[in-house]
Amino acid sequence: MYRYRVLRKCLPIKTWSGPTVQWSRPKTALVEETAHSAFNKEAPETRRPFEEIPGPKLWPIVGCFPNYLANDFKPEQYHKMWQRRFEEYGKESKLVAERVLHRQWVNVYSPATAKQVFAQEGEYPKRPQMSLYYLRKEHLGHLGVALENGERWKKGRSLWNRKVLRPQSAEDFIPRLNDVVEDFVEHIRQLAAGGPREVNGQQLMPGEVPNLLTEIMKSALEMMGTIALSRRLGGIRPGVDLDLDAHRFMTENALLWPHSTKLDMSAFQLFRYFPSKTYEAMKGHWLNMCAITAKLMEEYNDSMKDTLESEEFTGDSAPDVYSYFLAKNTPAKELLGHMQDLLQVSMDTTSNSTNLLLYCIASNPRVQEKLYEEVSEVLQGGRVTANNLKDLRYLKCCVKESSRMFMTIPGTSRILDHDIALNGYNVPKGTYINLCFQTMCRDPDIFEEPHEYRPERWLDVRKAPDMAFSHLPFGFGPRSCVGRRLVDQEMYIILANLVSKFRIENLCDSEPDLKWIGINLTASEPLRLAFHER
Ligand code: HEM
Repeated sequence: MYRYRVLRKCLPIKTWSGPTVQWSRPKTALVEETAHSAFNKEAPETRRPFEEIPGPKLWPIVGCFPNYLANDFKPEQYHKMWQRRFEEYGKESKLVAERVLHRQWVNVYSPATAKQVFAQEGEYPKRPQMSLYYLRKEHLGHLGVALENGERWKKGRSLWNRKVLRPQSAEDFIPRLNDVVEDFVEHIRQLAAGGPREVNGQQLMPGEVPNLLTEIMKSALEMMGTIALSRRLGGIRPGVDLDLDAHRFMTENALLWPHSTKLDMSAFQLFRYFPSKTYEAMKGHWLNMCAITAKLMEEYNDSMKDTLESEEFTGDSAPDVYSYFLAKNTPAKELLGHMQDLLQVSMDTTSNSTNLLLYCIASNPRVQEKLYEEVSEVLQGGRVTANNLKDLRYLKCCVKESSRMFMTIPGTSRILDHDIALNGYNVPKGTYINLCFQTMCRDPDIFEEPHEYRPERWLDVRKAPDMAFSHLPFGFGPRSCVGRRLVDQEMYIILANLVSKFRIENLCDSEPDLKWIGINLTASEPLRLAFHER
């Protein structure tokens, strides 16, 4: 069992020598049925051709690239392009088609059409790759759950499902999350203390917390540290500085994403064929993150040596995700990838979603008071538990509504291995299908007064199935977000604790503008919130 000391030596391996996995979709009953009857009603010859789907003008070879140039496209504004395309071409058809060189894609803007896509994705759903794919392929062999496909994806995914997604596994982590959040509340109290003041050249209002997103990020990393490695990484514990490795991990991560965004959004994706400066820069940061993750794993191995080597140690007794994966004999480099994903993904996504959630609460005092009443009544000054979470109905609606207003991952994509009929048009196999949930979430045909933060709209979703299928912040189906239960729990516990201790005040002048960095959207300007003791 204890054989991972060599981990760091494995890292500089240059070439991927593992088997090449071809993705293939087995014919399941659902796929058979949906592909040929329920949704693909139109026989292939009666479908309208893909070229007739509305969209920007396509030029020979370069496709709609000139349109992006004319619109002064910026990679960090990609999500706004989805909205713009909808307004210009997609209001009627709910579909917009585009092409650059050999890559063609279609944007989907209706919940019914999104449902058709999911119903036909089969047992091994596939989504387009991002630039990190090439790094992982070169250095780790295994691409991790988010990027791997076929049987290898399924094997890794079932490990995550059992230790991270299963309701009981997620609930087991609640006490640890409470520990972290209580420290976080104390941390916020200290940062918010004092009247108007200047911190690092920034003029702060009473109760205002400087660099709030960074502080939330530290707490997200701290939460994942306890879940993944049973380890506190510091930074939000009174008197305990952020662990040096965790600090470096955060820094490298912040430096990596702008490069990957640039590569992922580049029209011609030349980095796939020729090394570029941007690719090399991304690689440097990513390798540093690998080295830090490997060090954290080795430290775990050293401190838990006796437990890991004992005969009694099994997956069932594993206290955290890392030891569970070890118990399941996960190969070293694959395990390294999984650990890095856990720490990196959770830090970015959870913190940005929490940041925007707090903005929604702060800017809606009526909601905040109603929430405070519910939390006080249900918790009675105690901790959040799996049991009392069931009664925090309004709190859950608040979290849901904030992800509707500000979906930090604005949609997801699929590539099907067969032609599909969407809204009467033929979409050939291999076309990238973008499911634009963020645009649907602000569509007045689906959501009444979509620009208003109204958690009540979620109190009875059975009345509005279209709403439910437009709001999929974690995607859908076997490839949906595997961390979704953990994230929800984290956000519920943070919100319940903060609202019961503080009245949160919004100091921003306007609704936040969002930009795309790496794997999610983040507020373009720091959100200014003040925390006043209740
Ligand atoms: C607010 C936070 C988060 C949001 C909004 C989010 C959203 C998403 C979305 C939209 C997808 C794609 C789903 C699809 O294609 O159907 C996804 C996939 C994934 N997420 Fe999350 N996520 C969050 C946090 C996390 C966390 C904390 C973890 C780790 C514990 C995580 C791990 C993953 C993984 C591994 C995948 C790939 C799953 C697969 O391909 O099988 N996510 N997430």
